[in-house]
Amino acid sequence: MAKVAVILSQLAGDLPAAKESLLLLLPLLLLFLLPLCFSIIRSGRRQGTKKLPPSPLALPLIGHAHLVGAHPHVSLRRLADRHGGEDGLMLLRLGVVPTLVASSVRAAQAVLRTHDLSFASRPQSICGEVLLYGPSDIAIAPYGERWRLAKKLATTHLLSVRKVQSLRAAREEEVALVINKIHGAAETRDAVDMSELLSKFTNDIVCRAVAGQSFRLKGRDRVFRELIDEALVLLSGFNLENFYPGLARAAGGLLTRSVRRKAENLRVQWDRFLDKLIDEHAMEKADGGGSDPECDFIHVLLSVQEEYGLSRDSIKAILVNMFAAGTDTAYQTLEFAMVELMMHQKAMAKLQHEVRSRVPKGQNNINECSLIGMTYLKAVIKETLRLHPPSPLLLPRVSLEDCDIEGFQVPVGTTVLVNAWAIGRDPKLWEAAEEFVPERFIQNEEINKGIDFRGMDFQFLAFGSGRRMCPGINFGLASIEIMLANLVYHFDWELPKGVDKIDMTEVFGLIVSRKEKLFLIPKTDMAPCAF
Ligand code: HEM
Repeated sequence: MAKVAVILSQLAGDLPAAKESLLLLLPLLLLFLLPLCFSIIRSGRRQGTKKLPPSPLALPLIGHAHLVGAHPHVSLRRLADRHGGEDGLMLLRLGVVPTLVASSVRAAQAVLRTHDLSFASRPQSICGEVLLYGPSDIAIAPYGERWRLAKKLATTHLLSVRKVQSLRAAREEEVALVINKIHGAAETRDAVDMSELLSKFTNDIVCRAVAGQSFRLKGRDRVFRELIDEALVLLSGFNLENFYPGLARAAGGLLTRSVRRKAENLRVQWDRFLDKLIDEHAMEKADGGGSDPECDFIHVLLSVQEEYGLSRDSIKAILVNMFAAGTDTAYQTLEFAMVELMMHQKAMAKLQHEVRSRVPKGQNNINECSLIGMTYLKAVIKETLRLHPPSPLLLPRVSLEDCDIEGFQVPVGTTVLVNAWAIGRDPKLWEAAEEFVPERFIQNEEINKGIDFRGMDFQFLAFGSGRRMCPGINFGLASIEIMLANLVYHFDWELPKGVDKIDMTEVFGLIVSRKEKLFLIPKTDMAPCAF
């Protein structure tokens, strides 16, 4: 019993309130879980001789949840190496939830291509239901017509190549602001908080595209940052409610009351924020402003609201998605790229040489035209995404029907995780798999088109693949490329005095981040930007 209490407290993660209520509720929890366990054993027997994917030994009640730890992508790779089959499939039970883990190219292809439709939905949770209005968003909405429509709207009116190109001036302006701020720090030889600068930059780009304004201008950026952070923590998935979804219904939701309350409180704050934004846009439209409905994404959504039968809640859900999915993915990629370049000074020098040699004399910044042909820049970004995919397990999927994968039975309702991080570092697929070697993506001085992250190569899945693949690739890459090119063009970089190593400890979540902020000292003899 004491051991179970310790394990359950680990499941509650770092949240002290969750730990407290868990330990208090332990006896009640056991009362509800025992019948559940018997029903799982009974259903196991009913499945009789059907072959399930291999599993490690499970504990009663807990299943394999205690094996997941603080860095699930890392521990799942270790487990798959030891207990998974040759085809890279492993079945775990996280609490009471059957969870299929795909850790090889073959397994990923089976899930994301061959059986894409069977796995096209997402597991549901209280936090998702509350924070994403149903959910009626794109990223965690169940598969169906509403999801298809929302994704089509975002893809067509915000994330298409044409739309992304039209945001070029906004990106160049935001880059200039960041670069000029760093020039200020370079004069005084101060260390720059790169984490803050880069996360604000990617956030400002998304806000300008979605809401037509940077939240910095109205002083809303801090509140907004906090809202995103809190939402990502609640939605991150590896928590008690996701391991025991039946608890959400048991005893009138008594055991999950605390997490529901947290999500509801946060949603009130999101509501306040989003309602204000939407009202401002509606007023602008009524006053005859915003006459071009394509001028930002909120105007687009308002202009098609009736035609597509979009409720205000659906609009809010889509907006939360864009803000949350678009900000930290690009920011973390930029930060990890700078970290890897700092740790690999030869790669930094090579990138600086490429970037600096391609800019015509007299031009004191890199604009988007200058990026064409910057092969090494693109290779650095690809290599960063291979080693540090921001969502290392993609977003979880759930099976909509019983299916047969590589000769194994996968029952309906099974959660599916694809360990893109493990596949990207598999020594059977990549030479010097753990090393940062951008050159691996270059062939005959051109970017190697053979291995790409656009969903066709299952050894490189930073953006996922199939129906639920990321629609924001072009949007994200455009911000990353222009920012990284300018950072290394304008400055030479040093670690702050007394720091000789960069701490790579990660914090797991929907988007993995580095635990420590990145501080760097910029040096330059160039003039500030003038876009
Ligand atoms: C470096 C940048 C980015 C990376 C690495 C990334 C990665 C991912 C991944 C791994 C998924 C899950 C795919 C799957 O389950 O197969 C995803 C989904 C998604 N991403 Fe991104 N993303 C990035 C940028 C963006 C941006 C800029 C946006 C929008 C502004 C965005 C919006 C979405 C949405 C809406 C989904 C859900 C798609 C669905 O469920 O149908 N992402 N992204």
